[in-house]
Amino acid sequence: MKSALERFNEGTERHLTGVNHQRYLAGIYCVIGSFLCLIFCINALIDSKFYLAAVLFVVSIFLFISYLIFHSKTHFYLHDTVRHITLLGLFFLGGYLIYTGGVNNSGPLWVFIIPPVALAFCGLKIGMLYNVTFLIVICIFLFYPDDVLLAADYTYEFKTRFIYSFLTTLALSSFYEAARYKSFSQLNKLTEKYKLESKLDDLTGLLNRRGMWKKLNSEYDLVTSSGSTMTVALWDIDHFKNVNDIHGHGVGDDVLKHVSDLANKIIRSQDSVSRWGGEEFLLLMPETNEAEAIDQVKYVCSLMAKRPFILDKNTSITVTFSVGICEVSLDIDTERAIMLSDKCLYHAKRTGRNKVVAFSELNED
Ligand SMILES: Nc1nc2c(ncn2[C@@H]2O[C@H](COP(=O)(O)OP(=O)(O)OP(=O)(O)O)[C@@H](O)[C@H]2O)c(=O)[nH]1
Repeated sequence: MKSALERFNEGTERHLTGVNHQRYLAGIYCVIGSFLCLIFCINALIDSKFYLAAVLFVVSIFLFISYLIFHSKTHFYLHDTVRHITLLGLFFLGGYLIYTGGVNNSGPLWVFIIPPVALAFCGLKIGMLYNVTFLIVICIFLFYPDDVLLAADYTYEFKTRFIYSFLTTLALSSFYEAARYKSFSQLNKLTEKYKLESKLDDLTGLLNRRGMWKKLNSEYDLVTSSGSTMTVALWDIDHFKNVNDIHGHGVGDDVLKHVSDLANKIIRSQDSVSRWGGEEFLLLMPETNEAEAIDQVKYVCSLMAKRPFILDKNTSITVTFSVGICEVSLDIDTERAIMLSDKCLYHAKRTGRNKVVAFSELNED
């Protein structure tokens, strides 16, 4: 049996994910990086370091294009690729600065921004993988015998301290990213939990009106876009006041819970049931026309009748239902269909209760 939550989750909500968050951060880093690279490009030009200026200019433009793509809703399919290419560009720039030394050998200082950026772009695991690979590559560059892989001149002390500092930055950034990710996930879970709970009925755990309206609207979109059918049924327990009057309100609540659990078990997997009001329920049957809905509702009613609520050894409470049914169509939207189901339900009550009345039958009367 699917819970009301699971039924609700099916196709109604897109959640904020860690990946979205990474894209958001990547966008911010890209615009900052682009601006900084442009400033250093101008500096390099003033110092007549044309190669460096050209590299910085290309990286600046590239970062800006990446930023635009991260913010574009139409190019979202490129986000992942751009995230990785941007990071590789940053590694290339870092490697280039170590190789050449940048301005007066200050280039390696910029490499310290790489660990937090890689972790923010790709998360802990992939970010670490990138960082460790980068670390191995720069170690090879820095410590290859006779400095044949370097254009700049660094002392041995500088190289070792540079690697220690890089490792420290990497460790601290990783701890920070792990803590940030944990808090972010917890916050996300809580937000989802509260969002879903606001759509559920406290007593029965079924969808409440708000939750059902979301479902109804998304199903109605299918009716209008693909011409599929759907039918709604409004159920009301007969003489429920008697249950409360005879056994007390607490038992009344238990009966409502019993009926809700049963309904949730019995209905088909594509259907959704909600508590629409006090002792009133709304059943949504997608891809079902009125005739099929009548059969389905009668089947559910017959099963319900066989499963009374057992109060104690000597007392069981059997409830019956009056049901109004109406098919939703391009002519009858959801709101009107519910109103017409209510009319049918009223007719069922007036004409003896414990019966199913469909809108087409009502018209024939
Ligand atoms: N225990 C309990 N009773 C509820 C709840 N919500 C509504 N009710 C009761 O449901 C009863 C509805 O009574 P009526 O509207 O007169 O309807 P009925 O007795 O079911 O009679 P018909 O609908 O005409 O067959 C009232 O006694 C309400 O107090 C609830 O959450 N718990």
